[in-house]
This record gives sequence, C-alpha cells and structure tokens, in this order.
Amino acid sequence: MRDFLKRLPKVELHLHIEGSLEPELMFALARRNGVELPFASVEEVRAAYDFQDLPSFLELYYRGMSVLKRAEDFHDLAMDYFRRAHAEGVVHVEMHFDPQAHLARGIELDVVMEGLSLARREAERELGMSTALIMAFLRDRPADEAMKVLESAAPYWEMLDAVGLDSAERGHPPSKFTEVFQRAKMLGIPRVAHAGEEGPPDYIREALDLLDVCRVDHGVRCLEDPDLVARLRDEAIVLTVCPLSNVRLKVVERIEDHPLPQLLDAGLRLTINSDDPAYFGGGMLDNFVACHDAFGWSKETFIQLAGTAIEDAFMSDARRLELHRQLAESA
Ligand code: HPA
Ligand SMILES: [Zn+2]
Repeated sequence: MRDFLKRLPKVELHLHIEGSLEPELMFALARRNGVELPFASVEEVRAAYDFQDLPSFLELYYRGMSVLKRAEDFHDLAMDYFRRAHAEGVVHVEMHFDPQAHLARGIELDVVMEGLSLARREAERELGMSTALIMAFLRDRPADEAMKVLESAAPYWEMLDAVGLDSAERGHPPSKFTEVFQRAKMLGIPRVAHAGEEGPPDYIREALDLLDVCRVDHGVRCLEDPDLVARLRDEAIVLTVCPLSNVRLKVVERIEDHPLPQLLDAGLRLTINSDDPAYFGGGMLDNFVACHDAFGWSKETFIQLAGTAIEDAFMSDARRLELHRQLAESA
C-alpha cells in the first residue's frame, strides 16, 4: 500500500512553507546568517516539538523562522521542501506564507517574494512540479495591519493565487477580517481561511459568509453542527484536512480518533495535507500512510481524495487535465 500511496500523484493544498523548515536547515541557516538559536543541537530542537495546542506550536514556529533573512534563505527553504515532496510523489504544492511574521523581524516582502518565486520556477523546471502561492494574514494581529500588507503587496497581486488566514484561532474570528477579504475579492484574489481547527463551527460559517472563501483549511469541528455539515456538502466546499497536525496539536488525541471517516461518510469533499511537515512528524506520504493504518481505507478512497485535491487546486486547466490523467494511470 505504501508503494501505491507513494506513486499516487498527490496535490497538497495546505502547507505553511515556514513550517517545512527542518532542524538541519534551521541550523545551517543560523550559521550562515549569524543567528543564535536557543537550542544546542538538531536533537534538542526536535525534542522541543512537544506541543500542548496551537499557540504552543506557534511560539516555536515563529522562533524557528528567525533564521530566514535573505531571499536565498527563502529559496533554500522552499526548494528543500519541494525536493522532499517530489521524492514522495507530490506533484503540486500550494504554499501559505506569513509576510507579517517576516515584516515584524524587519524582512521586507520583496525579499520573501524573490526567494519563493525563484524556488517556484526551479521546482517547475527541475522537478516538473507546479506550485501556487497563498499569502496568509495572521489573525492574532490587528486587521488594519493585514489591510496594509495587502495594499503593500500590490506589485505581487498577480502572483497570488489566494489570500489566507492563519495563526492562533481562538478569540480571532474570521469576522475581524471581513474588510480585508472584501478588498481581496474586489481585487479578484481568491480566498481561503483556517477555520474550525481549534475554533468553533461558527468560525467556519463566518469564513463562508463574511470572507467568501472557496475552501476551508482544517474545518474538522464542523461535525459539531449538523446544519453546517449539510451546507458544506451542498455547496461542495473542500476541507483541507491535516491529520498528523491535528494529532500533534491535540485537536484529536490519537489518529484513530480523527473524524476523517465521519467527514467522508457525511459526503464532504476532503483532501489530506501536511500543514507544517517539519514540526508535525511527517509530510504528505506519512499523512496518507497514517490514514491507511488508522482507517484501513481502500485504494479507491485515496484516489477519490487525490482527485478532489486536483479538482480544487489553483492550476491551469491543462495542468489539471494532465494530473487527472496521471491519477487514472496510477490506479
Ligand atoms: O497549523 C496551523 N494552524 C494555524 N496557523 C498556522 N500557521 C502555521 N501553521 C498553522
Ligand atoms: Zn495550517
């Protein structure tokens, strides 16, 4: 089964590129940039990956990215991930990035965009992968700051496949960002948002009603609200589910307790994703294998999930057709 899951052309719709920073690269970049890390070794960093919840992870996540200083660093970060993903059969990656986390450290948007853009072109040329870019706003920071970031990104609007909403969810409902997302809509930029990871089902409703998102990142808590589940099904909204992330951040206790089978039974459109693979114990293939081991899903189920990701990805029609064909051949 692992061989089959590796061969399956996998499309990743939910990845934070800063969350793909492996401890080895963290140390290499720290050395290159003269940044002091509060860890003595790679092993010590890994040992710190014992999270109680989303905020306790975010603390480490924001600290880890302090080693990213120059365009070259963002390039190396993304290429490091694209190579790993490619090796496990990922053919398309949609990456969130967090400009505010870098601006707060004095790293300009131009630096981030230059590095990521270079890596995207390289991934296409050398690995035959396609990629998409999602500029995420930090929901635990003020909405007017997000608006300023959106406006200052004007030179890059055309390069953004979507804007997103991430960081600490509780106490920061989507409604806080209504105006920012309205502005993005006016600019013709598609919208996605994290909702219903730690936050209540109402946050998912707000993301749909007020932010007009085309898909929901995580969304697993929708199951607490049967009317919402019916709506997600009727409107064919895709949830980008991240099983290993949900275990590591204690959204669920064990993978066997994950609500993925119920979500599937409810007729929802689902995809499997890695979220922050360096921090959550595995990439796309590990997430697929974990689902197989926990739920005993058939090949057909995985083909269905991989197909949904292809259908919902930000990519050209030609690329979509090519990947649907690859998927049919892998079956
Ligand atoms: O898993 C996550 N959830 C919310 N925000 C995030 N930012 C990076 N990773 C995450
Ligand atoms: Zn996420």
